[in-house]
Amino acid sequence: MYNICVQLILNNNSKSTDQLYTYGVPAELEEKVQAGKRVTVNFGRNRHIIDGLIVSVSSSWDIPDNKIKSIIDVIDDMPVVSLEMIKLISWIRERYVCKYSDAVKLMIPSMIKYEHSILISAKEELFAEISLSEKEQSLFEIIKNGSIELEKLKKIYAGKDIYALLDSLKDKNIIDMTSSEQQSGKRSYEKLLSLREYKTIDEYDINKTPSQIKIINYLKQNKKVNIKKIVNDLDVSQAVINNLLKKEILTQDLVLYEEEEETKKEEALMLNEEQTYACEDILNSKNNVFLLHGVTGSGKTEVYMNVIEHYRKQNKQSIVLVPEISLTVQTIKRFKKRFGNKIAVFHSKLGKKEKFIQWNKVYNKEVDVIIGARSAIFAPVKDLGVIIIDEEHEDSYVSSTTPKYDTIEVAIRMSVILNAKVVLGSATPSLNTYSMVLKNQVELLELNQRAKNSEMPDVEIIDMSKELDKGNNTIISEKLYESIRLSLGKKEQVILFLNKRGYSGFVSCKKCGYVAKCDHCDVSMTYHIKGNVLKCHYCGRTRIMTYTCPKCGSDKIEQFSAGTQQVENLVKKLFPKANTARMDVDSMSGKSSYENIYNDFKDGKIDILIGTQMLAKGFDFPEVTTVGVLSADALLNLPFYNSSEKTFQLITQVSGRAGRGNKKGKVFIQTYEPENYIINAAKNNDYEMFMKEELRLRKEFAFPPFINIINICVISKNEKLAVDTANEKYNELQIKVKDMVKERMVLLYRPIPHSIYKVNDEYRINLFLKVSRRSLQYVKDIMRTVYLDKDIENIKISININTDTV
Ligand SMILES: Nc1ncnc2c1ncn2[C@@H]1O[C@H](COP(=O)(O)OP(=O)(O)OP(=O)(O)O)[C@@H](O)[C@H]1O
Ligand SMILES: [Zn+2]
Repeated sequence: MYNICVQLILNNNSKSTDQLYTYGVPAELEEKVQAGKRVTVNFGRNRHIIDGLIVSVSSSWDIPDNKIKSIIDVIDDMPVVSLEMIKLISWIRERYVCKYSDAVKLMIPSMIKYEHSILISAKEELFAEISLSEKEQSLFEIIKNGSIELEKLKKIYAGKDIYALLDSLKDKNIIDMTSSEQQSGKRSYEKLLSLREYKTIDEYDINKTPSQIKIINYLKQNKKVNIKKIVNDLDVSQAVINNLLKKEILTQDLVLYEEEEETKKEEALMLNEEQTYACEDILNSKNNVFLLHGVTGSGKTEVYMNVIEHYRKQNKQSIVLVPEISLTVQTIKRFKKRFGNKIAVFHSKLGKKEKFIQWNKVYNKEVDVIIGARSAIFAPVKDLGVIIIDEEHEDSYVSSTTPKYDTIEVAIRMSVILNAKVVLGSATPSLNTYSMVLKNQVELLELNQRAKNSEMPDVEIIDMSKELDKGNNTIISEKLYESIRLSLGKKEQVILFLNKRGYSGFVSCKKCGYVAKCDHCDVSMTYHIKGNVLKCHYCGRTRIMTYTCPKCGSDKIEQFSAGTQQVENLVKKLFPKANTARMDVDSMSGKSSYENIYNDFKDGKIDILIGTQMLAKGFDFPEVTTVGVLSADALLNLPFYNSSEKTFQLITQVSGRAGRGNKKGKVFIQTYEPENYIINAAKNNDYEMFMKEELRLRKEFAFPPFINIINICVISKNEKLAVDTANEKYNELQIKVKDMVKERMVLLYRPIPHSIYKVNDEYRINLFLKVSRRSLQYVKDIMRTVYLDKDIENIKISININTDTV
């Protein structure tokens, strides 16, 4: 009956359809089918129309022809997923124990996801001779005068099953079903706003709210601006703009999306000896995967750019991944200066359409360089030269949503499938990566000198318990204070780092111990001076701050510990003449406020910058001479098995911001544990000592990279259901891995409530396994049968391989 068949991954979220399906190809579509294109098919008892991705086309199959259904149509003119990426889809499904459809979602941007917009239309006039049932006739009446979208038809037939009906009409050759969406999304428009008339503010007939005035003044200066940019830059709501449009004060034009203007190109720097060696080795070595371990300020970025340049000349594309937080103008500018506009940028703030534009630029090979956060690794490159992962030790390279892939593992896999190079860069490589170096799976390249010949900074550990003896109970030690004073006197700059957000930690009652917690998440809320509210950092809900304890009624409610706002207030008191600014997630409402502070600091308008993790990455300011790590202990004591590693990395990175110009930098690490080996290794910039000691401990306590930790989380709004399901599954699992536990290949722990039990009204039960490397695949197969066998109503399952939290 069929000449060819296709194997499909269906775009369906159900666990029970997580397999490859075979469909027949009608003769008229034979030319069009190709692996990597999407098709529409009928599926299931209700014959729903859904789309699927072709993973292979074959001319022989072992299912009887009469059991094979036919595809309806081919959606794409060109494959949207390459053959190599189809291979990667299967690998991801195996490696991270997820569904095919989860992996496919990574590769196809939502804009081109097929939205079921199928058009149904009547064929010629030959219907007169065919007898129709009553039902068929009434449906035919609807469509005979023009086509209708399936979605609309479904609404008309509200709830009733129309698929069987459509099918029989199709069999009788009376209707056509085509997909209407093929072309959409290819052209893209942006909305530009401008003022209809220029008048003084008083002359406008409006209430003159601050937002309205802001918008008008802004447009007077900037003439025509993209609506999104206004919302972003001015922090105003779309509603205000709509209102001004309605009042005919603003007008809007729709124009085809245009490229930004050309940035002035800059020539490459002359590489120093270490950089030259690294570049040449990456290009000429027979190895494919490299760790570029370079001290802070050693010029890793120059190495990346040179390697990219090389592949560009061979007409190959390159992918550069950076942590989301450093995906800011300065990184992009640096690459633009070198590569002009042949760059596509992916970051999480892009809307669907913008993402689609970038995706197309890559797909059509209009760009040579793709810069983005982790998901940019799935950009549709044609000829891949190199994948660069900068700051490879960052947590953000592990996906926090299913599939919970590790970008480094994916990159290494891609280097095999696509025969491309991978360069992992860091001043503080993760132990995982370093253990691959020790096993000769990754080639090590080192940059031991700072690029501009500036020296590494002096680092001093300050014992904070001695400060109290001296009568100083602030969070700034005497020595740090003195160094800040000296730096300011020489018109140099200061960075103070604190690993916390908000004005203070939690809020509690000193009398009865009541702690203000979020009603929806099982975590304490944090006080924010702005708006005088308590805020939950998990779900974002806020509540007005209370001053009487809701439990005992006393007024001993207080905020504890220091946050960046408190430090800012203290610093302003200590150095009233200095310009002080703060940079953390809370003070940064939009991308633009981050850029403003960044630029002000760069231009020397800010003397002291206080902030959190945001400061640690990629800041390259030559005038910074004093850096203070205010509380190193706050990091060390986090409940993660790798918190030592994180502490070492952060201290080293923050310290690395000092003395990057021609002036010597000074760094002060404040701690109550001055003897701690992590803090001392960071002080001495001794990666090797840290690495050896930490690996020894990991081995002793059986933690990654020596063993795999698997975390399975059972999630439900129904607490009892979550607990019961977790226990049931645990019992099932226990039986299946019994022998492996006996042989000490697997350690299975009982299900326990997640350390944050409730988030957004969902209860979470965790289960951990430690699995030897050799048994990993076997255990994963078991997990799939136990946890991903079929959907359980109102239950979500999240699987994490080698997670950080224990
Ligand atoms: N060969 C070179 N000659 C002169 N200056 C250089 C050279 N290579 C890099 N630089 C400069 O040195 C500074 C540090 O370089 P870069 O930011 O690339 O270092 P990095 O290793 O990425 O640093 P970090 O990891 O600390 O962010 C930059 O200002 C850069 O322009
Ligand atoms: Zn909450």
